Amino acid sequence: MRTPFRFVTRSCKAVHRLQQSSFLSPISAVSSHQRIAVLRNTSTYFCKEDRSYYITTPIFYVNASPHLGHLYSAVIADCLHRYKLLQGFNSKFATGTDEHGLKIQQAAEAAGKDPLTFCTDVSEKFKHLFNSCNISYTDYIRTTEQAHCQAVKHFWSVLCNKGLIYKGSYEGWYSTQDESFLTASQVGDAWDSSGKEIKVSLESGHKVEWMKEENYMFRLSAFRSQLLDWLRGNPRAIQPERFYQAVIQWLQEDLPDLSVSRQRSRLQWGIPVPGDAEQTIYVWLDALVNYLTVAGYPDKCSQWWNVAHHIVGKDILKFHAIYWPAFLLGAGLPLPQTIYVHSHWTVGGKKMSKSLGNVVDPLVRSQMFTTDGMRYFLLRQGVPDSDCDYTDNKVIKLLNAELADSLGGLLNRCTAPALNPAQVYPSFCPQSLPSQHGGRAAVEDYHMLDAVKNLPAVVEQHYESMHVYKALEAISACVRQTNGFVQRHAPWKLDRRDSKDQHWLDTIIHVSLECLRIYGTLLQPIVPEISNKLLSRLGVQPGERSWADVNFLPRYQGMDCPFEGRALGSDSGVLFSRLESQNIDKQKPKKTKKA
Ligand SMILES: Nc1ncnc2c1ncn2[C@@H]1O[C@H](COP(=O)(O)OP(=O)(O)OP(=O)(O)O)[C@@H](O)[C@H]1O
Repeated sequence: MRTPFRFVTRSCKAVHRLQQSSFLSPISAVSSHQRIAVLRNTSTYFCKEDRSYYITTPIFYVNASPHLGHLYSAVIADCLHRYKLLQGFNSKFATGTDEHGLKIQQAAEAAGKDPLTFCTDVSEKFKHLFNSCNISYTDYIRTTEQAHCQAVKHFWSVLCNKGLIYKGSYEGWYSTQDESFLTASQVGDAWDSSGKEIKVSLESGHKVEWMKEENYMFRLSAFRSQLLDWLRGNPRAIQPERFYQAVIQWLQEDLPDLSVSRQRSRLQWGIPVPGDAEQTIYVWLDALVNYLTVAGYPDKCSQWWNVAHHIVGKDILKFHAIYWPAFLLGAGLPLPQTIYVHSHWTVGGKKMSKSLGNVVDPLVRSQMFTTDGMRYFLLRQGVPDSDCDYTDNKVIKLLNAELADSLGGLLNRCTAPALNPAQVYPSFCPQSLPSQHGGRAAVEDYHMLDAVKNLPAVVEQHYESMHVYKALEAISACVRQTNGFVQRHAPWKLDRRDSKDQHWLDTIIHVSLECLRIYGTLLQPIVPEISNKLLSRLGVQPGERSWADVNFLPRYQGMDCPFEGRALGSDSGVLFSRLESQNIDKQKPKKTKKA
């Protein structure tokens, strides 16, 4: 059953090894078949038979406006989607809003709106944010849509017909804030603002209440061993590893049956249980089915459902890694390929959250730092394994150092009319930079060439495991090396009247532009606007920007370079303007708005 995804990863490693062994050796040492693989430098060569890929964000609960954490999930998914498209995959990318449940019923009441109008207003805010930040979703689902309600009812009936849902009585702790049922061991004591003793969820800190009502139960307990088998047989199904281990641990604890409905008298804002107008389907069962609805369930969904990958915050891991796979097993459907989990953005050490109100407005920030700036920051600083504290100063420091000074400075230097008066991609001179060490090159230059040559494979490996920050770390290190290369040889000091100097100067600029072309191509999933500007400035056409085109410095390997002699693009504007903290302070809203 699985998949082009894994197959690709293995194949890429093979290509990578081949590249490593062949880059500094004569190209004739490899067979013609291998050579095609090396030249194409891409995994797409190997995965012709099935190129579908389906990626989802969580659908976002519309009890309040979006914050930076929501944008973070969307940017990660967008990055993977764009990366898959670059690799030639037919990628589907779904996001949207989760609109049923008690929290929304209460929030709509508090806002004096009917629930659907309330949901539409907030859903539009999410959509607006995503459109403003270049989140290139292919599907935007709302759980209040007819097609989704039909899919949920169908899914429910399938579980019911298989005897997996029974009428029972639920008695236990429930957190409305988390829309979650908790066992006694997951609950602790706390005090509310008036000093009254309350019970809270140990995980989220949200208040819980004792609930006793008759409703429908799902036979979750029957799936424990199947879930364990699935995970043990697929150690990369949940990434990063620490979250995989957490789920294995949970599965070894108590796994009681799960209440999957609420009495309609308590919860009206939801999908009614088919055949029982007194009960409403549990909001999480309703919400999780959205992934199937987008894939075309119940009619034809196998093209997409067989290649599904979820991005989720760690707060909703249990729902995605235990409840959802158990529902799917119950319904006889394949399990998702991967659940990529990320940690949280915090403010002053506390999780940024709508209910706490300590939110950072992502629209305001992307106006202050640009959309690409914000995307770069989130993916460069966000580490899936651990929480990260947000401050504006961190953003300014990082973007100035890496986008404005390092990457922007390199482009600026190498395309400046003083160094490149003809405004072309200059020629490469093999005598100035021979493949055997020598000429005018230093040992460090060869290290840099190796690093940049290997970079696509390194980046690919990190994109595949959702360690985007590591990919950016690697790119950033290469950009620094290229700046070092230019600095070391100071092309501005060379004498153009001397033909040897002129050839060497052209070679330095050619190599640097080749490095920039690789960086621009690899950065497209992260900063699409900056990459477009950079590649256009280099004269790289839209049809020359795919993963298959990252063939670094072909002239060094004795091959033709399609860019040599080509005119540079005319937009010589600054790639990324430095951010000044005084100006930023003026733009900042006086108070962070409570969502
Ligand atoms: N602080 C955060 N950092 C990173 N991602 C977040 C953060 N908050 C929310 N998300 C993302 O949004 C998803 C849904 O979060 P949710 O709508 O529950 O937001 P929330 O602010 O935690 O809301 P609430 O306070 O009402 O629980 C999470 O699973 C995660 O993917």
